[in-house]
Amino acid sequence: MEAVVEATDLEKVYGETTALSGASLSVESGEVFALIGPNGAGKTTLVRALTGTTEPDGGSARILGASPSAVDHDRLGVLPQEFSPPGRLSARELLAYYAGLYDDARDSDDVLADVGLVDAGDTWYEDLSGGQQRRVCVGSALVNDPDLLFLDEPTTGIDPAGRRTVWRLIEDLAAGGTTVVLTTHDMAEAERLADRVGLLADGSLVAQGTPEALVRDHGGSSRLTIETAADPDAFDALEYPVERPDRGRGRSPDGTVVVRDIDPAAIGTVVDYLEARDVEYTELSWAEPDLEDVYLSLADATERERTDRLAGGKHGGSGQSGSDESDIAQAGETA
Ligand SMILES: Nc1ncnc2c1ncn2[C@@H]1O[C@H](COP(=O)(O)OP(=O)(O)OP(=O)(O)O)[C@@H](O)[C@H]1O
Repeated sequence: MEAVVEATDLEKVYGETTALSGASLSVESGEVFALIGPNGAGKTTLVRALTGTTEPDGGSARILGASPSAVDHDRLGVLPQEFSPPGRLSARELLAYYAGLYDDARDSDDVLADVGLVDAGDTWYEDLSGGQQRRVCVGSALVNDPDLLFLDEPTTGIDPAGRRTVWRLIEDLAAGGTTVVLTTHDMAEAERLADRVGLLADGSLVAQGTPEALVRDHGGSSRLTIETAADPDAFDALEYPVERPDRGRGRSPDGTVVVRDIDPAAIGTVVDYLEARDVEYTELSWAEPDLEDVYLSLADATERERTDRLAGGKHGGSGQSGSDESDIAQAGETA
């Protein structure tokens, strides 16, 4: 299949901050590709480098067969993370304004319907709620019916029903052949929409793949979460791996204990164990690993590696990153 987005070893440095440190990805025609990663990982910078709004310091990028700065803008839609249209235009007027920038544009009322804002078409932008404003912004990226659409955090601030409207819209666009690259902090959004997900950490893509492959390779095992105020020692004799807030990887909120590698059929043995020891709990819930586990595992690994590296640099020695580095190397191989 034809690559519509191709980035090779992109680098971008702002003063002392390295925003991109060799980011590479390839997105094929008709794919939905979700970029996930911690705050400051470089997602927006990567979108900006791919859409010609920032010039990379190294590497190369091509979209729709052209350099990002020379691409045919009639074929490209971009929703930036920060976007502040004029406040004293109605939603409909704003969409008409952006539509006027293109030779061939869609009808503003159709776009309003797409983003679920038919009833708010006459409301000034500044009088719309934050989520409604974001939906107008999403609409503004659609007015030219683009072949390639970049959406930087499209659903941030949008309520659950509105988010589903935007999700369905993205699914419809993808079904119609539009290639979509989006960034998100919402793992359910990435899992639902994306054909492939790329995890960006510290300026490079440390893992790419379908959500299923990422979960299989990096999601770890199933988990039984126990809400309890009990002493963590109470779980010492349990025959399954246990993560505790004070001893484990620090992932669980206070008051929860996570039992790993447990089949749902074996939950009864844990209940028996707790009852035999008079361990009180308020809730038990079992879940398969998901994209959030992938995110936490790989982002944690990268964060620890960075902390070790900084500590190593500070003390003039090498960081003890051992297994974290191998985690990241494995993740890269998923690409
Ligand atoms: N114009 C700029 N000037 C200086 N530093 C910048 C600039 N743009 C980004 N950075 C820095 O580059 C790094 C990556 O930022 P970027 O916005 O790409 O991250 P992000 O992954 O999109 O984060 P978030 O999830 O918080 O939106 C950050 O450390 C940020 O402070």
